[in-house]
Amino acid sequence: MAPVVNSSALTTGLVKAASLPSRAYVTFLAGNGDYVKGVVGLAKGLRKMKSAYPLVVACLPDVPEEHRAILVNQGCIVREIEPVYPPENQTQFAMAYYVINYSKLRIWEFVEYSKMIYLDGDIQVYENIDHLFDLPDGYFYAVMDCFCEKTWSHTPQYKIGYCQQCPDKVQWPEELGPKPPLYFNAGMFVFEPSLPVYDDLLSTLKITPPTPFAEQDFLNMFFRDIYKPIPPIYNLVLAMLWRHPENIELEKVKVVHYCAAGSKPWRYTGKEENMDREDIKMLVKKWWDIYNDESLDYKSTFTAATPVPASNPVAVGSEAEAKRIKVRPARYIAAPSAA
Ligand SMILES: O=c1ccn([C@@H]2O[C@H](COP(=O)(O)OP(=O)(O)O)[C@@H](O)[C@H]2O)c(=O)[nH]1
Ligand SMILES: OC[C@H]1O[C@H](O[C@@H]2[C@@H](O)[C@H](O)[C@@H](O)[C@H](O)[C@@H]2O)[C@H](O)[C@@H](O)[C@H]1O
Ligand SMILES: [Mn+2]
Repeated sequence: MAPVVNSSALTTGLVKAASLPSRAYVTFLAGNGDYVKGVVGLAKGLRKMKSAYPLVVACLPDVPEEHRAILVNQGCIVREIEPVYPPENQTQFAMAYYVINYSKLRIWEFVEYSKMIYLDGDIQVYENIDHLFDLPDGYFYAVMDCFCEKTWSHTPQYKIGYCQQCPDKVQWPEELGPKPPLYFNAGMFVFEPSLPVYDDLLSTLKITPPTPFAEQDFLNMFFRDIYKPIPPIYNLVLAMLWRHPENIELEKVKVVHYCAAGSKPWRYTGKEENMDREDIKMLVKKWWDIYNDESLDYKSTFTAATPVPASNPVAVGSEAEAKRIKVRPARYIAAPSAA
């Protein structure tokens, strides 16, 4: 049966949708491995928290069709991006795979959205954070990182025991020059897509020698003058629980970043250092409870038998969506036709 479509409502809906400040969450997916579980968990977590905005997934070409279909079936908007590589280098990245993380920079090209919140695939939201979209434009918002894990052992901060999370504990010695500027964790940030900024990012990258924390270091350098710290409740870098417990009230945390070694819930064994902590076990279980909750699976309301509501005129991830937002050519996986 052909869908019953109320054309004037559809037009109104399109006009309304076109005039609203378009906002979305965005994450990044690379490879054919198990990070797709992280993105599925994130999509379900945003749905559980009744977020008003979709989740865009910027996928590298090596993400298999099966994984893309899983994400579309979870209501995500799948956008294929081309990889971004840093200039030729001999850099030892803190983690060898960090070299692919420069591809995150492609999300500045998503200019059909006026404001986006980037979330790593190993992040989960446990409260609604839509209000962050209302932060004043013109700044780059993110949570300050911690320098105390051994992933930082290459830095002078680590060597002298200095961390921005407790700047008075070990004073920054004058002989090392100016104190490092505030440094954010690039697993979560609020930003405004912009083609001029995107072009500037890519041209600046071409002349910037890579460093151990890859695109995170690069973004910190690039946005240094407009970076505004937001509270750690918006991106709990797990190491804070044992490095700076005095800065964390776990019951108030809204976003958890499973970035500590051994903490990825879908790979969790509990064997790595700190992974046998009760708070870690509780947070990993919280992640699985959402991932396994079938009531949080996306239920496409746009089946053939259902009229397309004016409030959301096009199905997520559909060809019509691609036409509506007239973006640079992108690979859209058509939303599955109603069975
Ligand atoms: O094989 C990989 C590695 C990384 N990522 C993406 O890149 C992000 C950054 O990597 P990761 O979170 O592992 O870095 P960490 O925050 O743990 O240092 C991940 O969250 C994923 O969104 C991915 O999709 N596949
Ligand atoms: O590619 C560089 C990566 O850098 C960051 O990783 C974390 C992680 O390595 C932790 O283990 C460290 O303790 C932490 O400080 C460090 O920031 C971001 O979370 C990730 O999205 C990505 O930008
Ligand atoms: Mn991460």
